Amino acid sequence: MARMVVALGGNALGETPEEQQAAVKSTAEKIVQLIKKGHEIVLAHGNGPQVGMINLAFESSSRTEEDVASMPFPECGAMSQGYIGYHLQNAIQQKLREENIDTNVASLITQVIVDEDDPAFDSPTKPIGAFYSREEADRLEKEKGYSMVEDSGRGYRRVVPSPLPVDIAEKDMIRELVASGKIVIACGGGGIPVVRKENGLAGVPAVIDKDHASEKLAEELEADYLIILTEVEKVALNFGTEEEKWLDEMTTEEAKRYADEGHFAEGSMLPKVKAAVEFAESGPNKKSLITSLENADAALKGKTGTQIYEAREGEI
Ligand SMILES: Nc1ncnc2c1ncn2[C@@H]1O[C@H](COP(=O)(O)OP(=O)(O)O)[C@@H](O)[C@H]1O
Ligand SMILES: NC(=O)OP(=O)(O)O
Repeated sequence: MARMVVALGGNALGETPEEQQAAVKSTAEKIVQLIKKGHEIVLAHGNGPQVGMINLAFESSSRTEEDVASMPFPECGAMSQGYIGYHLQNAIQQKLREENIDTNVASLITQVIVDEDDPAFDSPTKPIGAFYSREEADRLEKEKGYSMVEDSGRGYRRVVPSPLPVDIAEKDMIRELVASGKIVIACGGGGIPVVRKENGLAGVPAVIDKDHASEKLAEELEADYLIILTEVEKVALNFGTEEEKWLDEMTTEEAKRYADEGHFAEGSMLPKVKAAVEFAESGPNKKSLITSLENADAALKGKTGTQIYEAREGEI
């Protein structure tokens, strides 16, 4: 039995409420397979498409062009945790019931503390919301003042600041729930970004990367594995080119070298690899795994996925 923090990517959730409700059913099946094997599972999830959609929905509801209704990003993040947690916890609870597994699922509204001087506030990198064409992106930059970037060959997206997680405000509560055998969904969308002030926590306009937040969570919970589930079965070198090479494994040193060589796209694969490296280096026998939801079980048996660890056996 192992303790695993599983970070669910966009394809585990879909993009619209209908897609999400359908997607979380197969997500729940895969997660409950792991629980059935006796693993302790803590789930985190992304919110890139959803937080962008929520923010845009408020803007679109403006009564006049002068009176633009805006919803601050911490509140959008909190709404995305509620909306995604609602679907995920129901789907997992239902599957647990079908499998006669006697435990409960809780989604915890989680605040993640960031450093208000994090340089990330001055250079947005986190893609959110829908994908746009080049022409639409140019128009949005001009009309709304958004920062837009090309996202891994899939189109243009709005980017917002994404400071690194420093601490998890509700970590003790998460630990207690895990210790009592509950399935916990926490740090959704990377957590609601907050800074410490004299009179408590205050939200800041950002979207934290869920892979980095999951890494922090995995360290706090002394997990054995950080499992990052995304659209691709493995991490590639020269991704999307004729020289593309899919990797079964990498040591943290190799991963850092590949990252320096520019193999992993900013805002998509780079944060996953960085989080995987950080976790693998956080203590003895810590392993990270990047793969797709469909392949999670096979990857845990070493049959696929990209494993990231500090050193190959006998190397230390
Ligand atoms: N080197 C790489 N290897 C594999 N995928 C990569 C690489 N660089 C960029 N990608 C892209 O990153 C995507 C995963 O990032 P993203 O979609 O942002 O993740 P999430 O599943 O968390 O929403 C992959 O589906 C792929 O399109
Ligand atoms: N917050 C976050 O990292 O979301 P995605 O994984 O959807 O990009």
